[in-house]
Amino acid sequence: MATAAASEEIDDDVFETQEEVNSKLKVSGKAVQEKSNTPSPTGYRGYQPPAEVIRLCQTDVIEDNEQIVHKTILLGDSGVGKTSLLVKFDTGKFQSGNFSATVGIGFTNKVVSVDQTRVKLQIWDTAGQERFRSVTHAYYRDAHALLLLYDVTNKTSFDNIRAWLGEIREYAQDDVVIMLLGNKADCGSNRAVRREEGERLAREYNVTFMETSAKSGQNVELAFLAIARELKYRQTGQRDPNRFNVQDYVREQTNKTQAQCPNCNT
Ligand SMILES: Nc1nc2c(ncn2[C@@H]2O[C@H](COP(=O)(O)OP(=O)(O)OP(=O)(O)O)[C@@H](O)[C@H]2O)c(=O)[nH]1
Repeated sequence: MATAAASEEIDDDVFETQEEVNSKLKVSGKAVQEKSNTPSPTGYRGYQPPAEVIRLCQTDVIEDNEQIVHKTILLGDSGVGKTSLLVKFDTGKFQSGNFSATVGIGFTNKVVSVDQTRVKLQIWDTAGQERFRSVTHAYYRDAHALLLLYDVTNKTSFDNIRAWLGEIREYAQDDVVIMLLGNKADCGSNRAVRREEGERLAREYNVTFMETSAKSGQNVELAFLAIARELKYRQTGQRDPNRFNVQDYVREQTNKTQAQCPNCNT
C-alpha cells in the first residue's frame, strides 16, 4: 500500500545515519546536497510543534526579557544606613538600635512593577568599612546602578562622598546610574548636613539626589523604584530624554510629597 510504504519510509528515515541518507540519495540519483544536513532537534524530520506550543515558547521569551537582572549596589561609609534602607525596602521594617556592621557583601532580589512590567533588581549590600573596600571594588564593574549614601547627621560621611564618587569613576562602568541619598532625614535635631548641600553636590556631579529615612520610610520606595524605572527604560532602548529622565522624575515625585507634607523633607 502506498500509504504504508510512505510511513515506513518516514519511520526508517528517523533512525537513519547520515551515511545511509547519503547513499540512498546517490542511488536515487539526487545530489547529496539536496537533502539538508542539519539534524532535526526532535529527531523527527519535518516535525513542527503545534502553533500554541510555539506561542507559549515566544511568551516565555518575553517574560524572560522582563526578568533581566539589574544589579544595584548600595555604597557609603559604615553606619550610614545601607542595610537598614535595604531591609526597609525589602520587608517594610526598621530595626532600631545597633545593627552589626556588614561583613563583605551580599544581595537580595526584589521584583518591582514599573508600568505593568516586572523589573528584577538584584540589590547588593556592601560593607562600608575600609577593610572590605578591595572586596567590594570587584563588584562595581558589572553594576547597572549605585545608591551612594551618606548620613545627614554625620558630616564626615558627607565629606567622603567625593572620594566615593572617585572610586566609582575608577571601578564602575561609565554609564552606571548613580543616585546620591542623604539618609537618616528623620533625625531633624541632629542634622549636620543641610539638604541644599546634598543637592549642590549632586548637581556638581550630575547625579540624582534625594533624602531618605530607613526609619520613617521617607523616599525609600521612590529611590529603588526610580532606579528600576531608569533601568527598565534603558533596557527597552527608550532612552529619549523627553520620555524619561530619572532626575526630573525624582524631583517631581519629591515635590509632590513635599506639597502633601511640607515638614517631611526638612
Ligand atoms: N534614625 C535613623 N537611624 C538609622 C537610619 N538608617 C539606619 N539607622 C541606624 O544607623 C545604624 C547603622 O545602620 P546600618 O544599616 O547598619 O548601616 P550600614 O551603612 O549598613 O553600615 P555597615 O554595614 O557598617 O556598612 C543602625 O543603628 C540603624 O538603626 C535612619 O534612616 N534613621
